[in-house]
Amino acid sequence: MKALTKQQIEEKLKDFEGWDYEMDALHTVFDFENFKEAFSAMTRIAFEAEKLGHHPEWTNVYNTLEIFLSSHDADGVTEKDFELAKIIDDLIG
Ligand SMILES: C[C@H](O)[C@H](O)[C@H]1CNC2=NC(N)=NC(=O)C2=N1
Repeated sequence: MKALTKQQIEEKLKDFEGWDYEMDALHTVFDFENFKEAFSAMTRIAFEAEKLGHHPEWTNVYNTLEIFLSSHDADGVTEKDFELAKIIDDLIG
């Protein structure tokens, strides 16, 4: 899959609340009640990511989850990253 241009990414991001374009990736941060809620969300995302064959780069610290989505094979952001971002929003947004 081909990497999208910065312009294409910023246009598509208008449909995504709470996401931005950072470090050549789609980026967001979620705050949860506590660690258990954060880890539960990560587990649910993990199963969907595995189904999609596309995986997040993420960091969990206690109740926060920071996510970066990019496509290593395309060396940038592709439609697949937007697909995963939508799945994540539908799960926990
Ligand atoms: C072979 C396998 O489909 C690839 O390695 C997939 C796995 N998950 C992936 N996840 C992400 N975020 N980017 C990729 O390029 C990628 N490639």
